[in-house]
This record gives sequence, structure tokens and C-alpha cells, in this order.
Amino acid sequence: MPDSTSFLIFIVEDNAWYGELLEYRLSQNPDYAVRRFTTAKACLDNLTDKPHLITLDYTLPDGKGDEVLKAIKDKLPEVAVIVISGQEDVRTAIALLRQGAYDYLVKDEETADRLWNAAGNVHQQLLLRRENRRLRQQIGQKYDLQQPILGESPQIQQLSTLIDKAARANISVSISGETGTGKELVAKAIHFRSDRRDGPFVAVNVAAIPRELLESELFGHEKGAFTGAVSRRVGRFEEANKGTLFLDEIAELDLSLQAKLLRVLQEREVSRIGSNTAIPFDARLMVATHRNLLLEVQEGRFREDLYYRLLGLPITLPPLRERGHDVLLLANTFLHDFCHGNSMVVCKISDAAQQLLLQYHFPGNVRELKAVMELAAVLAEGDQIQPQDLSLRGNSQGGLGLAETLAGDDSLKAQTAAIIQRYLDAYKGNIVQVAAKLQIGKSTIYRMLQNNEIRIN
Ligand SMILES: Nc1ncnc2c1ncn2[C@@H]1O[C@H](COP(=O)(O)OP(=O)(O)OP(=O)(O)O)[C@@H](O)[C@H]1O
Repeated sequence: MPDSTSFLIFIVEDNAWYGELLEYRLSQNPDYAVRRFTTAKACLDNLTDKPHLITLDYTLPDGKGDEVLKAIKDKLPEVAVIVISGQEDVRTAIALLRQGAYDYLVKDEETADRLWNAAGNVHQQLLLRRENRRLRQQIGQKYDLQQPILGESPQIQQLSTLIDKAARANISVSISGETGTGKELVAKAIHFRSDRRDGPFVAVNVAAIPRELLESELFGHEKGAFTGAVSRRVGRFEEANKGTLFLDEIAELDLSLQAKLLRVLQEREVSRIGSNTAIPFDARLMVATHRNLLLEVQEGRFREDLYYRLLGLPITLPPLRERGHDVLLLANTFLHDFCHGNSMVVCKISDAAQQLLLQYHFPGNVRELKAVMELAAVLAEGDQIQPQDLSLRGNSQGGLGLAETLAGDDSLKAQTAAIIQRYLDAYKGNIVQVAAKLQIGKSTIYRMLQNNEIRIN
């Protein structure tokens, strides 16, 4: 039996000398395991070993190529079969290819080389498929947890039931909720629990892509469709084939693209910019927004007909501040994951810090909580997280005041300087400690001091 990394080839050829020649050539690749059979029956009897490639002589003593090909494909549809024939016959070649043969080669002095190339291609495709499967499994494991949406509050329990219902039906899903409440996480959970889990999950943040690029991002374009279209581009709608397309911040889609999206959904086809060819659209659509989409409709910014098409199963995510003690459950999980990932000792959250977390309004919701807890793990002295380690907006006690620093409109450079300055103050100018805490080089701090971007107070 082939293992998961090998590439098993069957050569089916009644001419012993020719079979040996092909075997000799193909065996030159150390990744290939080659076995030779002189009859169709012997080949068919051994298909349980699941070869990846079969080279099939068209005229065997116990069967003609087309019959044997059919028998092979009936038993093992995914195997690549290359038919090798003594004479060229275009009609037979076409018929065999239609029947599912991978290639058709005529015996001449170049056959062994052409077979070598074809086998190389089949092998490459197999490696890509394996890699693809591995990555999918990895992603699947990451998101396909029984309880991917952490929380014990009634709101989150209800949400879990809705996710299961959404996963079972092939209905559109519209998710709303404040920023950072887990809209994308919910969309992924539905995808990975649904029948489409083996297909791709393609996420597009409509608000993050400039209008002039968005159309081609979504629908793709043909080479030369517009200035700058130097090569063909497959759009995200096509990429999501057999999977899920998640359009985040859907309310930001402008009216002309809303019209185009509506057409795609009505006709279930897309065409690339610059092409008249319609490509079937077979993906489940999920959309998300932090806005009230109905209000957008009432104010004329969002098409009503599109709204009803997209609404499907509406899911509203509650803000974190309304999830009661889930805040602490999430805080502990984030702390635990971060400390484990960074080989740090996991600290506890002191009672006072817990109270602060429970009272805080979390405008950035779960995303903010995660960032706050990770930073707290870095800042904590000893084995407990104290209120001063929590960088919450308006927390006068501490967190080095980073929340305010980061909420400003300053450039990245200015924000970096502000963060380092806060740490320098907190560590009383100890550059070695600050560099270690922030995991930056001491030279960065010295350079910034030299440029007067920061100072020792
Ligand atoms: N209930 C939850 N359990 C565990 N992790 C969560 C939960 N909710 C959100 N998260 C985490 O919080 C972060 C933000 O979630 P996500 O990106 O899904 O939010 P969003 O609502 O889509 O945000 P935005 O509106 O900015 O697009 C992610 O790291 C996500 O894994």
C-alpha cells in the first residue's frame, strides 16, 4: 500500500521489453513506486492498492483500452490514466480523453520522455492536493471546535444554536454587531460546520478595499480589460466556488456595486470585467456589518431589494458588555493562550482587576479584551494581574495609559514613541528592562533617545 507521501504507478503493458523500458525510465525518480502488469485483469485486481497513475497499453490480450479504462475509472475514479497506443488515431484519442483519460500517447522513440513529463505533472498535482488538504485540515481544526464561540451567557448559548441551524441550511446569513464582537468568527464557524466545509472560506472586507479596485477584486477581470490589467485575474466570487463568500462591512458597498451584486445573486452567475462569459456562482454568501442595515435602506444608502436578498438568516451579536461573566471566561482564555504561546507562566487575574473588567464598557469588544489581556500578561509583575496592568480607556489606575495613546490619530511612528516613552517612565529609565518587555532591540531605544523622539525623565 502506498503511504501518504509516495506516488504509486502501475504500468500495464503486455510487451515485456517495452514495459521494462517504461519502468526503467519512471523508476529514475526516487519518489515513484512502479509496478508492472501484463494483463488488464492483473491491473484491475490490484486497484485496491490505489495507484495514483496508470499507463495503459491500448491493446492488451484481455481487453481493449476503452473498456479497461472504463473498468478502472469505475473502481478508482480519481486515478490518472495515460493510454499508450501503437498507432495514432485522433478519434480514439478524443473518445478516450472524453472518457476521463489523463493523456493519450503514441508509441515512438519519444514516448518514454513524454510519459516522464506527464507523470511529473500528475505527481505535482497530487502534491498540491495533499498540501491543500493539509492546510484545510489545519484551518478546520482551528475553527471547527465544538465551541468555537466562547461564552456561557444565555446570549452566546442561543447564538450557538443559531450557528448550528445556519450550518444545516444553505441559506444566506447576515451578521450584525459592533466591531470586534466576533462576526467573522461566527461566519467561519458556520462554514466549518456546514456541508461546504471542504470548500474555501473567502473573506473580503469591503471597507478595506478602494472603490476602484473593489469591482475587480470581487468579480475578476480579463487581461487588458482596463489600464493596468496586465494579466487575467480570478475574482473572489469565483475563488469561493463550492465554499463560502463572506462579505464584511457590506453596508460600505456603493450603489453601483450593489446593483452588480444583486444581478449576480439573481442569476447565480458572474462575469469578469471585460468578458461576456458567464461563470456559474456556486458559493454560500454571508455578509456582516456593524451598521443598522435597515436604517441604511431607509436613508437610501442601501438597496431595499438587495437587503431582502442578503438578509437570509439574521444573526445579531451582543456587545461584550452585555455578556456578563463571559468577560472573565474570555479574559482567562486569552491570557492562558498567550502565555502558553510565549512560554510564559500563566498569571491569575486579581479580584480588583476582575471587577474592573466586569465594569468596563469595551467599545472594541472581544478584540479589545484580547489585546488588553495580552498586554497585561506582559506588564504584570509577579503572578497576578492587577488593575494597573489593564490598559482600559479611562482606567486612571494604569495600563500605562496605552488605551488613550492608541486611541489617538497619531502616526505609527509617533504611537511607537509614545508606547516606549510610557514604558521608560514606568521602568524608571531602565532601557534593558524596557527592551526585554517590548521585545525590541536596545539600539532602537538608544536611536530614538538620540533623535529626541523619547527621553529619560
Ligand atoms: N466568543 C468568542 N470566543 C473566542 N474568541 C472570540 C469570540 N468573539 C470574538 N473572538 C475573537 O475576537 C477577535 C475579533 O473577532 P472578529 O474578527 O470575528 O470580529 P468582527 O466582529 O468580525 O470584527 P470587525 O467588525 O472589526 O470586522 C478575533 O480574534 C476572534 O477570534
